[in-house]
Amino acid sequence: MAMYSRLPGSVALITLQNPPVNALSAAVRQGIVDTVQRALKDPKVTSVVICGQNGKFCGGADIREFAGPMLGPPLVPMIHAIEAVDKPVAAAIEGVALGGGLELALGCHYRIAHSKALLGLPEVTLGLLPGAGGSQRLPRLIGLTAALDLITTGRHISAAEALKLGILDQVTDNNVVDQAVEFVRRVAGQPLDSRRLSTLPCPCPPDVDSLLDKAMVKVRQRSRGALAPVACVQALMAAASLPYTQGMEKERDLLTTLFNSGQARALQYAFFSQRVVGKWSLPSGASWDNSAARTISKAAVIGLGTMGRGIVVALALTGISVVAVETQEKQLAEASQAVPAMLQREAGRRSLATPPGVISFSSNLQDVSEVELVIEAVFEDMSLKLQVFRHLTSVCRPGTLLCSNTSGLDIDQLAAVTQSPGLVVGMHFFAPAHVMKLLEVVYGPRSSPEAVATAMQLGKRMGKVSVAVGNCPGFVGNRMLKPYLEQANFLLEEGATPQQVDEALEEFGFPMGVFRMSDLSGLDVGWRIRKEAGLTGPGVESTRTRQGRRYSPLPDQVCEAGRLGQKTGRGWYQYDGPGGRVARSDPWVHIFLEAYRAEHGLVARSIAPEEILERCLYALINEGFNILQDAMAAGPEDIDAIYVFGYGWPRHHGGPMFHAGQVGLGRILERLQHHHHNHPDVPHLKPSTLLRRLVAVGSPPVQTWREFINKERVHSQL
Ligand SMILES: CCC/C=C/C(=O)SCCNC(=O)CCNC(=O)[C@H](O)C(C)(C)COP(=O)([O-])OP(=O)([O-])OC[C@H]1O[C@@H](n2cnc3c(N)ncnc32)[C@H](O)[C@@H]1OP(=O)([O-])[O-]
Repeated sequence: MAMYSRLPGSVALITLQNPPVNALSAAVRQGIVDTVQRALKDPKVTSVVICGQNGKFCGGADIREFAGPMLGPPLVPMIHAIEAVDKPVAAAIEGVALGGGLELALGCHYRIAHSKALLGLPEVTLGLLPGAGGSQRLPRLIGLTAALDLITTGRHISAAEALKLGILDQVTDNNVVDQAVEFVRRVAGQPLDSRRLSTLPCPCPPDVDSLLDKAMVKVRQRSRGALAPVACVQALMAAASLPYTQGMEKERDLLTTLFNSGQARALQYAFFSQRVVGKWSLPSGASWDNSAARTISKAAVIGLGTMGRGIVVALALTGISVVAVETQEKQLAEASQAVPAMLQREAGRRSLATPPGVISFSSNLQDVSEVELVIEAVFEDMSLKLQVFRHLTSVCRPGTLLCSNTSGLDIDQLAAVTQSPGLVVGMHFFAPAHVMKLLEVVYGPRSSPEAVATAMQLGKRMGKVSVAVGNCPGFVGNRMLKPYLEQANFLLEEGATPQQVDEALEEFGFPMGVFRMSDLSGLDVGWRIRKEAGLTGPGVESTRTRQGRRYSPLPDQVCEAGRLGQKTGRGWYQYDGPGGRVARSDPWVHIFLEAYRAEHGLVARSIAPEEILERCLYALINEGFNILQDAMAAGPEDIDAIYVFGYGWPRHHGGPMFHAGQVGLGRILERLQHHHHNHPDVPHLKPSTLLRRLVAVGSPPVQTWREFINKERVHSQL
């Protein structure tokens, strides 16, 4: 809806009304068309101001409407009609002007914003382009170079930056509607031709072709396989070379292609999943809307290795006072140098003048006695963690929340050694903890709703996407990673090279294939876990079947050869030296693989990229279904958010569970059955019961699985 009012002094005020962000739904578009007509027809009106209700100008097109048929007046002619009005029209921007919201403002003759407003054309992040004229008007206003940056990244910019770029005519700290009204009164009667952006030429640098070529290379590298960034560059090529009308035709054609692509659906799903996971619920019935969170102002972090340091910085950036504890003097000395520098850097990156939180360093665990929440981040060793939790429960005041940054150990076992097991949860950060967006909040059977709510809210304050997950080995993310890594190793045994496996996964869109990723994280991490699980180490027989299932000793043998990844300069690849970043194929690995296959009587075969993808991804997806079946994640959106924000799953594929739906559940089931038939000693390839049940009921859309699972559980089908 849009409300029309006549202000004293012949200004018409049009207020967009569609809470919470005044998205341009069919009703809002109809409202704008009607009210603009009314202002045009009213001879007493000499100028118009468009604003949004409740402190938000407009969050863009209504994304929820994209799934259905197009109803109501389309955006493009609506904005053209505003631009063509012969009375000055100003956008009064408060809160946000994003996507179609900014495109609407670009159709106005003037733009006035509050200093705290955010502006941007984030359509690319939803698999689209600014298809309401934005791809043609913005470059005409601010030049091709700046428009390329804004449109291909979709980043939100401050009012100050928008003013500098020339998007805004005025920025104010006062009431923006009042300022806009004053502004249009002042300019009423002045010629409007030069304010109609569609009539202007597009300012381009002399080397425009090279600029566009470079932009194309950059977007292809940044998000491999993603269609929208490429289409954005193509639309800007049109803006640079064609008259406006033809540019608009190109924009429309590109938008139609994107709209019909699975990628746009995947990215829009990813947008909503990110919001769905914030509305968490536990099998106990506790949920985000019935569980109170505590507000934390003082916290402690125990253990200042890589993870601990990142967590300290993440907490301090939210303004929380942090006691950072490390009992090893050398590590403490290093951390007390490194952490303030990290904090300064990150504060700078986030444009914060000064880091808000206060950090004190200590080697004494007694110093955590006054905090409200502790995050333990010591070495991933259960006996050490138990020791820390025993100590914490005796040192901390009653009611302190005790959290562990374990990446997969049993939270309940930790809770059991404390006086208040209800106040124990996992907070699984991802390295580097102050940068990575994902936080798994792990609830054990005894974790209280208050503890879960507090950890979830704290994650949100730190700018994380927090996902509540159940307590099982590896939780959600690492539990699914296991079958994925396992398949990658089996593929090497069967004839693939690390490069072939990585290239197939990178072609799919992962920023790094599994072997490059393992080299980066360090191969010894998994080696230690396998030793603890009794799968390898002294006294374990060197066979390819262990604990009753197929096992590949390949990664153990690579570690035994002293190749631990980037940190040793050698792993699945070779690097320029310890800490080197550029992975190069290593003849050693090829000779080693050949010798290994010969020793075990394996004949190498040529493996197609399709098989690599199926084996790795479908095994991972299958585990996702098992996790849903076991109620360790509340819904597919939770798993997908974890994979998109923590594991580099290409966002334009939505997430593993969404991708399964797009491929077709029947197809996934059939291929898993096929691979399990060929590898009956690999239990991870055995299709999950939930997957079978979903196929049996006709493969319903991913958005309905949560409800289906709950019903199946009630009827004991799972
Ligand atoms: C046609 C081609 C041309 C045009 C294309 C476009 O414009 S594409 C669009 C380009 N625009 C964008 O990409 C902007 C997308 N939006 C945002 O980035 C953020 O929502 C925000 C910065 C506007 C506000 O952040 P915040 O942290 O204050 O709040 P929050 O994020 O929690 O959202 C609150 C609620 O509003 C909902 N909702 C939000 N926007 C839309 C929408 N456009 N539509 C529908 N719904 C929307 C959101 O789902 C949530 O609903 P819930 O869960 O309560 O039922």
